[in-house]
Amino acid sequence: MPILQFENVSKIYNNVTKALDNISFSLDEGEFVSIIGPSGAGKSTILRCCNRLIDASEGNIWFDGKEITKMKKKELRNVRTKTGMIFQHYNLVERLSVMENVLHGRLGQKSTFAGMAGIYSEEEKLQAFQILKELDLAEQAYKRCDELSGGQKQRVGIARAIMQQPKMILCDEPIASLDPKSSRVIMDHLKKINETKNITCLVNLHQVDVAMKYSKRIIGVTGGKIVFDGSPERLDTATIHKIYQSSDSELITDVNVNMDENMNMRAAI
Ligand SMILES: Nc1ncnc2c1ncn2[C@@H]1O[C@H](COP(=O)(O)OP(=O)(O)OP(=O)(O)O)[C@@H](O)[C@H]1O
Repeated sequence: MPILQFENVSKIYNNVTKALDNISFSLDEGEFVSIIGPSGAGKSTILRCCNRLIDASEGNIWFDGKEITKMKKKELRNVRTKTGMIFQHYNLVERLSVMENVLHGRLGQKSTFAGMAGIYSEEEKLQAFQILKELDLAEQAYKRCDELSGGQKQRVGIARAIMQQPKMILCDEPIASLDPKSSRVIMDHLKKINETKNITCLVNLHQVDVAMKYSKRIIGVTGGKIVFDGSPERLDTATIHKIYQSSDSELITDVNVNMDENMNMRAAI
């Protein structure tokens, strides 16, 4: 059974902009899939439809065997606790400590009172610390988030998502604000989490070479349509040009290129 399924999904913003045009795909549990495509292709819209941060205009979406497109608030809250999200700009509470931000991953499972009062069990605190250790952030646990580097902040974002005990993590441009070295650290952590915890990862990326290095499957989106869905080996130059609607020679197509040298190069937009 797929963990996520889109069936004929379209999204029209403000009755004007067709961001998604009748897309269908499904993810199996434990997959690591990247979505690539030019700016405005609809990548973020796909991710946000997965947990209904955005409502699809047409079509059906299933998560973990349940149709989410028709769910009421309470059921939807349950879906959101099972889908962690990682953002380009981290979305942390900067004035709070690393530990507090990670514990926020549990808010969806708490009563409003316990959440507002910041009441967490010893077990939850130990779990949060263990996750921080796995992400090499133990030494930063009691620092304020505004004291951290971008790469460290993104690792806190990942830790918060794992604290939710999700079945799937949605990553919206997780490395777009990071330097090549920090980008590699983040992608390595995501891959490890995917492999060791069997958490399905759906990752929006601008960098074609990163998508090719880390994913077993890539979905190429352009103009709100899926124009490629397959393994990195099948993603040839012609297909990349089709996805990016470009004949630009700057497109990164060589899988064997050194990632450090190329990660900050963007596919042509
Ligand atoms: N809240 C919104 N209201 C109106 N139009 C929107 C909204 N969000 C996105 N769009 C439009 O929908 C289309 C798809 O946007 P989306 O953000 O999903 O693309 P993207 O591939 O993630 O782009 P980028 O790589 O630049 O983040 C674009 O034309 C965008 O301008």
